[in-house]
Amino acid sequence: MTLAEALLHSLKRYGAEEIFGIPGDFVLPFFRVIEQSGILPFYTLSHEPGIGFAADAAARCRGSLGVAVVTYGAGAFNMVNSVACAYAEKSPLVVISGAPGLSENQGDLLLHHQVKTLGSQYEVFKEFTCDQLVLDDLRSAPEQIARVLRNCLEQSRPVYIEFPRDLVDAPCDTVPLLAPSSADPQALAACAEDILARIGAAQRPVILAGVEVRRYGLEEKVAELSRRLNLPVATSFMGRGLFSGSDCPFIGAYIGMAGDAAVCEAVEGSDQLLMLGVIVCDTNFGVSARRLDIRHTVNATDREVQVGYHCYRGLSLAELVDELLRQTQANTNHADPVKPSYPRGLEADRSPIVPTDIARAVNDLFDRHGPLMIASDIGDCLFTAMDMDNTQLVAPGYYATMGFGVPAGLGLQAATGQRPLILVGDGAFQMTGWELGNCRRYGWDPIVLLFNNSCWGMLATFQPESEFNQLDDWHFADLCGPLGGDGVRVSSRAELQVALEQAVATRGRFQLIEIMLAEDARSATLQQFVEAHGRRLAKQ
Ligand SMILES: Cc1ncc(Cc2csc(CCOP(=O)(O)OP(=O)(O)O)c2C)c(N)n1
Repeated sequence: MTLAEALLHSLKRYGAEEIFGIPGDFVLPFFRVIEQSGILPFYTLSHEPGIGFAADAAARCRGSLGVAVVTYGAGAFNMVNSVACAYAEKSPLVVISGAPGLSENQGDLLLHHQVKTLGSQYEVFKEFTCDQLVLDDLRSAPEQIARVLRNCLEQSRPVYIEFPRDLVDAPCDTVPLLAPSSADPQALAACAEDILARIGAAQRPVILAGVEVRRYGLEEKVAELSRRLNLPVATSFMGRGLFSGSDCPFIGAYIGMAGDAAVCEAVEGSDQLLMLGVIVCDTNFGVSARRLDIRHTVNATDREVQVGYHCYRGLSLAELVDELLRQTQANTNHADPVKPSYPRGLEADRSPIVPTDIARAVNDLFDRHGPLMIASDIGDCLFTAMDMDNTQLVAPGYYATMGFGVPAGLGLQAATGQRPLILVGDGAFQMTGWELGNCRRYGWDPIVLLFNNSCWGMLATFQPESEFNQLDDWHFADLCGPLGGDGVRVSSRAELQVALEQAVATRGRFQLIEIMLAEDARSATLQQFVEAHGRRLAKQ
């Protein structure tokens, strides 16, 4: 077996199911093996940021490895932002970059794509990957690849593999499948006992579930735990979309004072908050009315469990949840607290469209035709998604980079074969929306809701006096035909409803609905976010 084949087989054994990439001369030999071996299906897009976002979304929705393959220098550096997003949001992304051959880095000539030194790229990627490897030693390559892929999965963070192009066809042994790391069983048992004792003594315990619950495929187990302990479950802003198919006492997404008051009270008023896989960041807690009280908080993330002032290290979230289930009994009479309700019943008249109308129209559509997975960019489209039914959702809610939505939606369809709904603002669409031009080649047919307010609306909300936030009207719908899709511009609620039905009825071509938003229209959540943000600033 060659080194390239060993690497591809190991990616598949560790859970990867496809590759996204853009070739270049330093990675052409590896791409040849990818294409000819057929070990994993692979998809090319038009710009490396989209490659990273698509592979990240595939990883998130499947809870396993996403793979992005790029060329050295211009390709890899072009993808820095999307790898940083995957690191910040704990997505198990494998970045593979072609590189100059070992025989090429002896000369006295600078190589094209070289920046400072030939090792500069490796040094840069160390900053936002949890493990790295240069494939320059055939003897140790199998063990090193196994180590890096296991770290990618267990830490749920990106890893970086640099592949010298003259070693692609070198002979290599099979990469071993390493057993998962395991926690100290006594520490694990003590930690679970500590947590259960605190929950048993509490009056208002609640579970707050975050992204790691999805990354490690723990939704059903956490749902079972909530039933056994009779605990209400909220998700963090970033955890939105969790438990969409679960039977558990789910009460909604917690976004502090910007969200549902009952959920806010349940989380902030809890005398024992059990946080599972939550990133403690400003977008999850930025507009909290009250600060978390560490004495009454359990925080299990990043293979550590903070129980009040106790800290247990080396415990994965999966091991902790399993141990909590081992120490509890099934409970058939768990209460079903009031499930969150989402706006429905769009008045399909000639009124101009505000974001909440879009949420209503989508929820009505889901009632008629079934739910769709959602890939959302940042901006008010993501805040609007908070009012959509709790379906599976991928979005950069913490790292908050624009450009994620469209490529991520393509990654979802490549990874699952299911048609996604993509939410994107006009500003973010200008960045990566053109990746839709790749749908025809692969038969992808997402439904794209483009929130067109002809401005960088989020920025205009916080700094309305700045003219630079105003954008030109690009007439995006008119540009869809040559790209292989159908586009329609809508300005009234009635037109929106018709366009959605038409989009659902049309398969095999992407469907873009350019929604011309009413002047200064904002989602209810963004409005509350702005007001809550103002109240917090006033308190400081
Ligand atoms: C890659 C990157 N560059 C700049 C920025 C900074 C920013 C955050 S929000 C925003 C405006 C988004 O406009 P859009 O029309 O997409 O959506 P909406 O606000 O609802 O009108 C910008 C420029 C970020 N976050 N990422």
